[in-house]
Amino acid sequence: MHPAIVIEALEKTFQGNRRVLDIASLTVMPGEMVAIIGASGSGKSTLLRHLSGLARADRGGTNRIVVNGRCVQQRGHIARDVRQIRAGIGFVFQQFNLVGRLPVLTNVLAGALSRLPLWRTLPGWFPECEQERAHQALKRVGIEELSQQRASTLSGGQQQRAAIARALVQGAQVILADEPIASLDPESSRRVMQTLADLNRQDGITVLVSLHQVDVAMQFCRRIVALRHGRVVFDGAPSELTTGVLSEVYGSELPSPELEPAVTEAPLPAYARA
Ligand SMILES: Nc1ncnc2c1ncn2[C@@H]1O[C@H](COP(=O)(O)OP(=O)(O)OP(=O)(O)O)[C@@H](O)[C@H]1O
Repeated sequence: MHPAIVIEALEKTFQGNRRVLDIASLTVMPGEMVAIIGASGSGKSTLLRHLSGLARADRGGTNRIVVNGRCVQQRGHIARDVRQIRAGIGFVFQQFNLVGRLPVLTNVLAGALSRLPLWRTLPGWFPECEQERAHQALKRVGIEELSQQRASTLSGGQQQRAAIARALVQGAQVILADEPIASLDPESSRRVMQTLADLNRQDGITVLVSLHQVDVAMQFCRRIVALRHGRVVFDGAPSELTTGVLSEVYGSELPSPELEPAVTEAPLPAYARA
């Protein structure tokens, strides 16, 4: 079994010689659900963009990223067949999730594009089996009744679940979710995280999710990777996340009050000890 994600000597420097990623090595095995945590600006989104080949690492050096056994980029060059590689990667990114003016169903069907010839992808021309698959995916994430609604009319949480349904239709083996619950209320957040967790446990889909909320990361992910200034400063189980570790991760940027349950040396909640 090859790893789902391999990162080797990844460095990213933006203008002004500011290095925002410096990861010696990171491997994620198939079926893992991993949270990426870290203060604002620690490099979480930049890392996910590199994994999907949307951003290019520094030239020279190793800078190698392999997803689903295929090289996305190395030495600062994105793979020529990156579009094919992306077919195996589902994205739940806040910024460019859905086409707002199109119905939810069409957005979800877009997950099938990579395996269909162009003429079959014109509006309404999706084969029946793909339509059925899209309906099943919407049912799975609990928003089937919204299939004909314009995506722009959905709530934030519903949009995230539609993006997850699209990843399902796509047949993604890896889902990258960039702060999928950033602007959601607690109940919508829980549903989105539970949906990701269900796909992870039931379908074996590897999930890498960046989160601001440490307590949510501890509740849903068995492995947590923490970044500080683009470096991995913690990689372990929720039960190992102590006050000391968290103060190293967040430095002077004190976690918000809702993180308090995790910021303690006292016995951790049951879910964190699992
Ligand atoms: N295109 C860019 N040009 C220059 N600097 C950038 C660019 N994109 C990101 N950065 C910088 O890289 C650093 C990491 O940003 P990134 O968005 O990855 O952090 P983050 O951990 O996802 O933060 P947040 O939690 O606030 O979303 C930041 O200092 C940011 O200003």
